[in-house]
Amino acid sequence: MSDLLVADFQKRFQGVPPIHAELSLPCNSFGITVLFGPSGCGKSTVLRCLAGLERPESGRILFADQPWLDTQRGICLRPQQRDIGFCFQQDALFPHLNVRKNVGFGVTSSMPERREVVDRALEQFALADVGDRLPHQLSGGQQQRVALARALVRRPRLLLLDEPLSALDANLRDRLRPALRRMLAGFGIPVVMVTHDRVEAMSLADEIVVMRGGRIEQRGSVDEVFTRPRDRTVAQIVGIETIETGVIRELANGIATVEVHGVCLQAVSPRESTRMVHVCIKGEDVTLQRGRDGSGESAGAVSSRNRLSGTVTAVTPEGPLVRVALDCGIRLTSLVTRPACEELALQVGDPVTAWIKASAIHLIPLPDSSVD
Ligand SMILES: Nc1ncnc2c1ncn2[C@@H]1O[C@H](COP(=O)(O)OP(=O)(O)OP(=O)(O)O)[C@@H](O)[C@H]1O
Repeated sequence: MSDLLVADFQKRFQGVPPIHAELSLPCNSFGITVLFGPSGCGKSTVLRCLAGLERPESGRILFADQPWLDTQRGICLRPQQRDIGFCFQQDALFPHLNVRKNVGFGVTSSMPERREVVDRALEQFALADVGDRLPHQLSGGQQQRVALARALVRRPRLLLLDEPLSALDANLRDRLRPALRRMLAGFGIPVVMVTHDRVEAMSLADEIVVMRGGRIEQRGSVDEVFTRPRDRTVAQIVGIETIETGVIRELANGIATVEVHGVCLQAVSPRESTRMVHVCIKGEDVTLQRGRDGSGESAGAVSSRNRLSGTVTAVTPEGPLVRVALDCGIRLTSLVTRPACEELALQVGDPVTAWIKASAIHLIPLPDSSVD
């Protein structure tokens, strides 16, 4: 018997490109697959088709060999026949039912151990102390946990989550994220989750599926997708801060010297033989030092191949990080922690040295017809 969920289907809506999903993931163990991409790319539609809330025009969904959808054979199981738990943005809690009753709502009365099951779920989601409260007496994080507990209490075989943390404020989201992964892991079932939040995708996913315009552009581990995007489109979708076009001037000992706007960078050579490349540099890989001489003793400085002198052009706080824009002959962005930024006392116009390891610069080959 297969232990995979295999989906390959197309869903059409008038006026938008067809939404085509091609997925395969283990169905008997815990793992979070994140559908990631810009608004309107089709993430929620894929989730709703998996849930059985939308009916694709063509294709198949097999869960451990059981057909949930097979348009050629006229099969399309109803949501309740698929044995899934879902938690969608619009699913509100029942306002007149307390936490215990909300959680227990999904448990059929034929389940003899009903009370026990609900008690265990309240325990697992740290809700035991608020079991008698009504939803409006709960914090946002508690409400979110009740919704999750309700989705999981019937022991579904698959959990579908649509933007599970989006209704929460940034602080609470930061605190709940690691807990969410821990709690979900305890259930040992696969999770397919939609988000357009990069931090959420990076911190929760085992596998990322990047979508755009109804199509899957790339899928892989967090590291593969966020560090080595397949092409410029994926690099843009995953929010890589610096994407420039460059020309490889030299290849030696596995290191490529790439020229970008007259500035030479050293990067690990691409596998393909090419001259033109997109040069991708993530903000967290750009280390900063005050002043232009770069003579400090920081660890980044010792092992980094690229040392660029420049000037700070903008300093923008972003939650626990600060986004520092630089002009180093090429435009760069560095993401530094708030304490690090305070220590460096960076202000617009300040001279800085930026350090980047060769291994942190990802080169995406371009067709050589674009050589000048
Ligand atoms: N019931 C529907 N009828 C017509 N068009 C729809 C319907 N549902 C979705 N669409 C369209 O299909 C496209 C994909 O929508 P979907 O909600 O799947 O995107 P999404 O990636 O989840 O977006 P968001 O992140 O904004 O929620 C959009 O262009 C949307 O307008």
